[in-house]
Amino acid sequence: MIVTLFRARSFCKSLLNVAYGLPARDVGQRFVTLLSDMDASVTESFGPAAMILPWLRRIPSWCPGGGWQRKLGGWQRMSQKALDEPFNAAQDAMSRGAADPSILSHLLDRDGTELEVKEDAIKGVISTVFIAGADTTVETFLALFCAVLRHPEVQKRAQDELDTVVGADRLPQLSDKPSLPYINALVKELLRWHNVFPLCIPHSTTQEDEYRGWRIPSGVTVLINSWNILHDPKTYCDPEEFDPARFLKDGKLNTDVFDPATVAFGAGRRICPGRHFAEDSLFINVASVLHAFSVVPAVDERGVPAPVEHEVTTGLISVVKPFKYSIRPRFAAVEALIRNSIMD
Ligand code: HEM
Repeated sequence: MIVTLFRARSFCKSLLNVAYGLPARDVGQRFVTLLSDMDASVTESFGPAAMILPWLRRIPSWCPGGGWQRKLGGWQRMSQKALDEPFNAAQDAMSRGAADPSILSHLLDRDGTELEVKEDAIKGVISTVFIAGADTTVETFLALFCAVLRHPEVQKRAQDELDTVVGADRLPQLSDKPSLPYINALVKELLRWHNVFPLCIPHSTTQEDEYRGWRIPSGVTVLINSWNILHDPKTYCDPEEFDPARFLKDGKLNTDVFDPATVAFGAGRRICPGRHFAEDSLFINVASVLHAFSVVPAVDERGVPAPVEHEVTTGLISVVKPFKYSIRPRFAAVEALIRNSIMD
C-alpha cells in the first residue's frame, strides 16, 4: 500500500509538477500510470543484453531473441499517449493561468517562436524527466524499508535525531536538513548500499582514448561499474552492511569519506541533471516517514517475523525484490499532521 502511495502521491506528483507545472493536488492518477507504463517499457527495451550489445536491437522480430520487438508497436502507441496527454493538459492549465512554473513553461518561453518545429522534442525532454526521475528515486527510497528492518538500530538512531530536532508537533521540512546529519548520512548510505543504476547508463566513446595503458577504441560502449565502486572494501569498510554512521565524524558529515553521489548519478556531460532534486526528495521522504512511522517486521499467524533479505533484480535499474513489512504510527498526532500537509 505504501508503495502505491509513494509512487502516486509523493515522488511522481512532485516530478509532474516540476516537469509540466501541473499542480500536485490536481494531477490525476492517469498521468502517473501512463508515464510509469512508458517508463517500464523503456526499461524493458533496455534489457541487460540489449544494453551491452546494442546490435541485438536490430534482430528482426521473427528471429529467436527478437521477441521484445513484437511488443514495440504496443509500446509506441502507449508512449505517444504518455507524450501527448500530460503535455496537452499542461498547455491547457497554462492558458488558464492554473499551472506552476516548470521545465515545460521555461522551454516554451524560450522556444515559443519555434514551437511547431520543436514540439516533439519538448515532449520528449519533459517525459524524460519523469522517466529518469520516478523509478530511480522511488526504488532508492523503498530500499530504506529493507535497510531499517535489517538494522533496527539505524531506525532508532534516526528517530532519536528526528525527535530531538523536529519534535512531535510537526513534520520535518527541507529547512531541517542542516540540523539532521544522521538523516543526511542515511540518504548517502541508501544511494551507496542500494545503487539503482549498477552500471549507470551506457556511454560511447566519440574518439580513441587511453586509460592506465588500456587503449579504448572510438565508438565502443563504456559502462561505469558504479555498484562495484560503491561496494569497494578499500573505500567502505564492510560494504555490504548498511551503516549511515560511516559518513559521520564528531556528529557531522565527514567530507573525507567518498560521497556515493559522485558515481551514483553517473559522470561526465550526461551526469544526472536531477541529482540535487533526487537527494532533496530522498531527504524529505526518509525524514518524514521515519518521523511519523516505525517500520516493523510483518509477522505470520504464529507471530513469527517474515525474513527480510536484500535481494535485488538485474537490468538497467536494480530494484529490491518484494518483502513483507508493517508500519506503525509513532505518535497520536500523526494522522492530523499528514492530512494537514496534504492540504497545504
Ligand atoms: C536516486 C535517484 C536518481 C539516480 C540514482 C539517478 C541516476 C542517474 C544516472 C546514473 C544517470 C545516467 C548518467 C550518465 O549517463 O552518466 C541519470 C540520467 C538522468 N537523470 Fe537521473 N537519477 C536519479 C533521479 C533523477 C531525477 C529525480 C530526475 C529528474 C528530476 C532525473 C533526471 C535524469 C535525466 C533527465 C537523465 C538523462 C540525462 C542525459 O542523458 O543527459 N534523475 N540519472
